[in-house]
Amino acid sequence: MKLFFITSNPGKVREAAKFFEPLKIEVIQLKREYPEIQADSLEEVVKFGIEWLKKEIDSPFFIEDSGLFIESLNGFPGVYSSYVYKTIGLDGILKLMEGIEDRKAYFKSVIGYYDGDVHIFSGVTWGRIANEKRGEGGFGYDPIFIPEGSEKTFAEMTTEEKNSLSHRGKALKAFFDWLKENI
Ligand SMILES: O=c1[nH]c(=O)c2ncn([C@@H]3O[C@H](COP(=O)(O)OP(=O)(O)OP(=O)(O)O)[C@@H](O)[C@H]3O)c2[nH]1
Ligand SMILES: [Mg+2]
Repeated sequence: MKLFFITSNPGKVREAAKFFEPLKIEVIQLKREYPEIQADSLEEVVKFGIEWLKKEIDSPFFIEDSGLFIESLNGFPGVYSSYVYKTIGLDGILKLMEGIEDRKAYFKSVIGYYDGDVHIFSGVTWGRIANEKRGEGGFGYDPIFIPEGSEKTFAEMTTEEKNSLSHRGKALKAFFDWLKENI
């Protein structure tokens, strides 16, 4: 089976491909721009994206929207994670967190699959914001996020290790469990 993943982010594709590889599902990246609305939730962003894309794409496809929610910053950058990453970046986040003791944060991933109907799957991983950047792997905020129960940042893990703990790994698992029952 082949799954089309509409995203501009090669890191997301790498993680999805690694997840589906042993399950004999091939992930094919399609780069199509779609509007990411300023909504309160990742679910709304995904649903709007699907409504926009479904007119353009003939076969079933999925998209994913994710974000980092920092508790002491009232959930910032959240749905704006992509914009904040491109503007103030990791150093900006570390600066905002200077002197803040409560470093709790979670990552959330929402996958939307369209096969004529819209199916939504999500995953959440709690952890904390590191005091400094560590690791070369992963992408995005990975060098500053330490998942609960680990001492390593996501960027210090292999793709398999990150998938076994991450928000995206959990959302992909929920997606796969649904596919098993419905395909
Ligand atoms: O450390 C991280 N570990 C992750 O596992 C992760 N997943 C997402 N992000 C970051 O959060 C924003 C999401 O925005 P996003 O969902 O719109 O993605 P994107 O714009 O990169 O790609 P896409 O929208 O074309 O799929 C982007 O800045 C990503 O870098 C992550 N950071
Ligand atoms: Mg995006």
